[in-house]
Amino acid sequence: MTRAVLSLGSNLGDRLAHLRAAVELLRADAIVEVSGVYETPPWGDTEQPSYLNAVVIVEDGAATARDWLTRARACEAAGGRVRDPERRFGPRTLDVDVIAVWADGGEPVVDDDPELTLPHPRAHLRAFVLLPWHDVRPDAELPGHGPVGALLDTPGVAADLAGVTPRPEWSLESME
Ligand SMILES: Nc1ncnc2c1ncn2[C@@H]1O[C@H](COP(=O)(O)OP(=O)(O)OP(=O)(O)O)[C@@H](O)[C@H]1O
Ligand SMILES: Nc1nc2c(c(=O)[nH]1)N=C(CO)CN2
Repeated sequence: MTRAVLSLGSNLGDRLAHLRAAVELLRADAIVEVSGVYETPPWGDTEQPSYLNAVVIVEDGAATARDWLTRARACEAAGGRVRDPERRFGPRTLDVDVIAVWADGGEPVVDDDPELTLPHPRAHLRAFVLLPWHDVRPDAELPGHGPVGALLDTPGVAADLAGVTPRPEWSLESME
């Protein structure tokens, strides 16, 4: 059984619809957990609209780490993502990042391949990833960085938390 933590973000168009569409696509891959939705100030490039962010935890007995990246990209493509090579951390209809993957047996996958770096190299700095993840898994650990709860207390992340607004009225859970 491989397990992955995926981060979802949107700050263009119908942000909630983009996140919901990604969750529906990922449901085919056996979603284990879906976090709440958080409205977050833009990180890294502040001249853009605020984001909606969430985290999903997915499991699939056969999926490799590369398969999770392929599925993340399929969600982005379905969400109409257009990449702007001129603007790093710029606005987007849908961003799906692979935060961490655990292989069959439970050991974390570690890789410095630029196509798929694991764990995600900036996850430990991002309140918009750590807070939704902590929401569903208070005991979560980011491989190489320790407990997510402790990362939320690091100075840069803690400062960013002040700008984050939980949006409990916007659920990503299935209505079935
Ligand atoms: N863990 C990862 N998850 C998603 N993409 C990754 C990962 N590691 C490397 N990449 C690569 O990063 C490249 C840029 O991805 P993307 O455009 O989503 O970046 P970004 O969202 O602007 O920045 P960030 O990765 O910091 O969120 C992609 O080509 C992808 O292959
Ligand atoms: N709040 C927030 N800021 C971001 C996000 C995101 O999902 N949420 N994604 C980015 C892409 O790299 C850049 N900045």
